[in-house]
Order: sequence, then C-alpha cells, then structure tokens
Amino acid sequence: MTATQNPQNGITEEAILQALRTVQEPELHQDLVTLNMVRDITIRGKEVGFTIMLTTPACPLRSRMEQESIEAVKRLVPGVETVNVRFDATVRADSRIAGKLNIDVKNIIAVASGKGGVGKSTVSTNLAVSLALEGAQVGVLDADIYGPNIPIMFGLSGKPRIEQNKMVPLEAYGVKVISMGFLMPEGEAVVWRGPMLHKAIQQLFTDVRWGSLDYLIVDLPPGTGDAQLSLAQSVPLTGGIIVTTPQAVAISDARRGATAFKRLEVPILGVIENMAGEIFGMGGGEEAARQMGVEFLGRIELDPRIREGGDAGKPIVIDAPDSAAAQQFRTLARLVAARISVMTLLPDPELRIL
Ligand SMILES: Nc1ncnc2c1ncn2[C@@H]1O[C@H](COP(=O)(O)OP(=O)(O)OP(=O)(O)O)[C@@H](O)[C@H]1O
Repeated sequence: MTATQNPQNGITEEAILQALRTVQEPELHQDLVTLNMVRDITIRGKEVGFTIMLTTPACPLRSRMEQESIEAVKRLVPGVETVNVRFDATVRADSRIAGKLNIDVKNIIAVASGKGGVGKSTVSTNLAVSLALEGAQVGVLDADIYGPNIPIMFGLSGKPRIEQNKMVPLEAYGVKVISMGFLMPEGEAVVWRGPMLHKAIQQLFTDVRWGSLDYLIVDLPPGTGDAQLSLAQSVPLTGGIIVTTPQAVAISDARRGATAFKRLEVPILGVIENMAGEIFGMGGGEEAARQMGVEFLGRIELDPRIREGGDAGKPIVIDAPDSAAAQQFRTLARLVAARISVMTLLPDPELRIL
C-alpha cells in the first residue's frame, strides 16, 4: 500500500482506514478494511484517494459504497476536502475448484431446468454476455447433449481449432464458447450414456484452452438425469441456477431440479422465472423459490425479440440493450455475481448448501 502522509494537517493513511472501517460492504456485511478491499491510498494536501477492490466487476452496489466512503472520510478525517474513489475488481476463486481441476477458472455456475424449452440456454447466453459486459472474463460450456443450441445463440459455427491437444473455444461478445455440439458428428444423434458421457463432459472442462476465467457458465441438458449427475460428480460446481416458467407444471419440475442439486450437494444460487407476462402469467417462479427455501433471482419477461435475437445469434442484451428484458438480464447478472462473492467468502463450503 502506498501513501503520502501529510502529518501537517493530520490526514494520515491510518485515519482514512479508520474511517473506512465504518463502511460496510452491503452484500458481505463486513467493513471494507476487514475485507481487505481498500488499496492504494493517496494523500495530496486536502485531497485523498483510494481504490476499492470489488469482488466482482458486476457489483450492483458500487455507487452506494462510493457515496458512503466519501461521506465517512469527510466526516471522520478532519481537513479532507476532496475524496476520489476508484474501483477495480478481482473475482474471488471458489476454494472448491482451485487446485482440483487443472484449469484457471474461478467459479463454475450450472444453469438447469426441470424440463426443456423454458429458456435455459437463453438465460445462460444472456447471463454470460451480461457478465462479460461488466468486465468479467467469461466462458460458456454447452453441456446440453440433447439440444446443443448455444452456438446458434452466439452466432457461432464451425469446429474449434486444436492446439497442443486442446480445443480452442470459439468466441463471441467477449465470451468463450465450447459446445457438446462440436464433439458430435453432424446430423447424428448420439446417445451419450454412463462412462462415455462422463468422459465427454469432463473433457469439455479440462481439454479446452479456457485461459483465465472468472465465471464459467455451464448450460445443462434439461431434466435431472444422467448428464447432470455426471457433471456434478466430475467437477466442483460453485452453484446452480434453476430456470422455470410461471406455469404450475414447470414449477413442479423446477422443484425436482432443486432436489437433485441438493442431493448432489451443489449450492443453489436461486430460481429465475422466464417468459413472465400476459400469456403465461407471473409469480410462479417466486412461489417455487419460496417453497424450496431458495432465493428468487428475478423475472425475465416474454419478449419476441428474445427469440428473434436468439435465432439470429444476437443476444437481447446486445441487440436491444434498452429493452426491459435486457435490463432484467443485466440485473440478474449483477445479482448472481454478488451471490457468488458472498458464497466464496464463506469459510466452510458445506455451509453454502441450502
Ligand atoms: N423470455 C423469452 N421471451 C421470448 N422468447 C423466449 C424467452 N426465453 C426463451 N425464449 C425462446 O424460447 C425458445 C426456447 O428457449 P431455450 O432454447 O433457451 O430453452 P431451453 O430451456 O434451453 O430449451 P432446451 O430444452 O431445448 O435446451 C427459444 O426459441 C428462445 O428464443
């Protein structure tokens, strides 16, 4: 930590840190100094500055922290006239992943649904692109062996290059993408079962040049069968997200999904209700989350532009960034990132399992 002390006017690094001890990180419920988030304090006359190191670039509460920090320093350190707050971010790594997989991925998030067609791939895609738009390093692993349509949603086609025996992910909108579809012979339906499936899924994690990733989003096949089991056994998952639609049938499927995650000891980040609106109604996802005792992460409304953009390889957060649905995806991404930073802070991973 560098600091220019200015003892003449009583403004010291220690006094600034003392003031910042009164500012809480709103999600983590501890102060900025205890969480080691304050860096590079500078003091020039009556002007002080420092960097707050966020645990995710997608932090939804940064303006609140900025305001509270400025107020605290001005109030508690006499003589300070100007406070410049800078932000930087390092995403914390999930301790369950570090060292277990031979890849540099900090967090692995699985997106699941009890049944097909509820918008799981749409959520995976827009969530990934939203996190990348916030400045995070993001990858998507399309493990949906029944309908690997992530490449279409990203507008990607062709096979990945092989470099030194590893696949190089294709890339769009700042997101690295690998799909089970790339491994399947074209036009052939492959029945992946048991050990074959297990091996194929594991390869998508370890035999790919992911580079450094903050978040790897895994689009699971719908349902709660072989593939999900295999995945949860092959790799440590930071958390799972369950996508549902507002209808009752979808909700009971979602509940099955939650039960499967719990059995596999995968922490549940929460439930997303997709396609909410006049046709399907709304509120079902929230009710399902309540019944399951997990967090409700939000609602994405039904918008034909989501389907059109998906088919054309242009996620709505890029194609119609000002639309309500795009804003809902952006908010969702910030919330998921915040939930993960809280989770990775917990000392005992067992505590995370709801
Ligand atoms: N909120 C929405 N509004 C309008 N259309 C949507 C919305 N969400 C998803 N869709 C459309 O619904 C269809 C199914 O979505 P998607 O492929 O994401 O579902 P899925 O659950 O991944 O399905 P699968 O089980 O086939 O993998 C797609 O055509 C998609 O564009």
